[in-house]
Amino acid sequence: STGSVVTTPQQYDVEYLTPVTIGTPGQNLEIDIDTGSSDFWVFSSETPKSQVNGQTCYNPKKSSTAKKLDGATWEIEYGDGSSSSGDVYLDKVKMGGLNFSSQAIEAATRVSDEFTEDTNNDGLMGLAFGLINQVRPQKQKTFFENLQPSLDKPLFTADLKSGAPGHFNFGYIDKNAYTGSITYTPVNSTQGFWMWTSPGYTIGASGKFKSSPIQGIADTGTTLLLLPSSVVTAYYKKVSGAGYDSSNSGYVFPCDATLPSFYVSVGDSARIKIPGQYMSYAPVDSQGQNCFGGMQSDDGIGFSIFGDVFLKAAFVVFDAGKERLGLAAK
Ligand SMILES: CN(C)c1ccc(C(=O)NN)cc1
Repeated sequence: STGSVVTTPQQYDVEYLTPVTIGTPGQNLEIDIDTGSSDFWVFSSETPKSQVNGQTCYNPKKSSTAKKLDGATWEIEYGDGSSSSGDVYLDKVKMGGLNFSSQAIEAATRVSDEFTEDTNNDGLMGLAFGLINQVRPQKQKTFFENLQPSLDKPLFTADLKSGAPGHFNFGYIDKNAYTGSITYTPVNSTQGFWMWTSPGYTIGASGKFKSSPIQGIADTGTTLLLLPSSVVTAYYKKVSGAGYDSSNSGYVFPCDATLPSFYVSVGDSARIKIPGQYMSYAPVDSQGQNCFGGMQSDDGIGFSIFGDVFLKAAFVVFDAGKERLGLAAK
């Protein structure tokens, strides 16, 4: 089997939302597909009303195919400090023409304010490795892991776009979705992430390559590109008026500044170009005078995060069969 589903950016490409149908009759939710985590959790009829602010809630009591996974609970905390927790049902899930009849659906009984305030986001579908699924006493498989044996190829691809809908495809590689060739690089999944190491980077079209290994995760659920502070400092040195703004906890610069492109090396001889425009995330003031950088420090995380600012510049193959990541220009 193969599948393909559209994914639509929210304002400033802060996140990408994807339609998913759960239960019988189908309940349609807009889900944040997240390659940086491994839990499929949703706002639900069990989420306190005070924590629901416009989201669509999955109601297992209205699904004839829902079965409670007795005794199972979950709780998760994300890198930005947001969190959620709840209990678990097994139910049918349809996405992009693909179906799985007994997917673990983690129903939220609590969500943190960051999720309550994210009004269009009805839940997250983790597509990292099941090793880090947070359901206890027995961890559950991701939607992709459940489908993998039935897919034509044991892989999925992400084609996120800047300010336009893109696609997640499952089981096949769309040759029309990228230019040139795909460069593959090994993934180390021992921490449960799509973790890989870039050999280095280049700042600007006429910059010199810097040989400096960067170990990080391919994470569709993180908005920005989070890199070692040495790289971040070097980049913003090339942006006039840029500086670290403690009130916004990151590098900020005048929105009319010229931003250099940033090249992330892949394998022995390839690189992904992030256009300068992608390196400006959003205004920090209502006048739109100063803008928050799309590249920020990975301090405190323990690894870098190749988030949407990077991923939307590439066609990305998440190849579980060969534990590798494929990257191509587009
Ligand atoms: C609050 N929201 C919508 C989040 C969504 C995703 C994440 C995340 O770290 N994914 N890898 C954190 C927070």
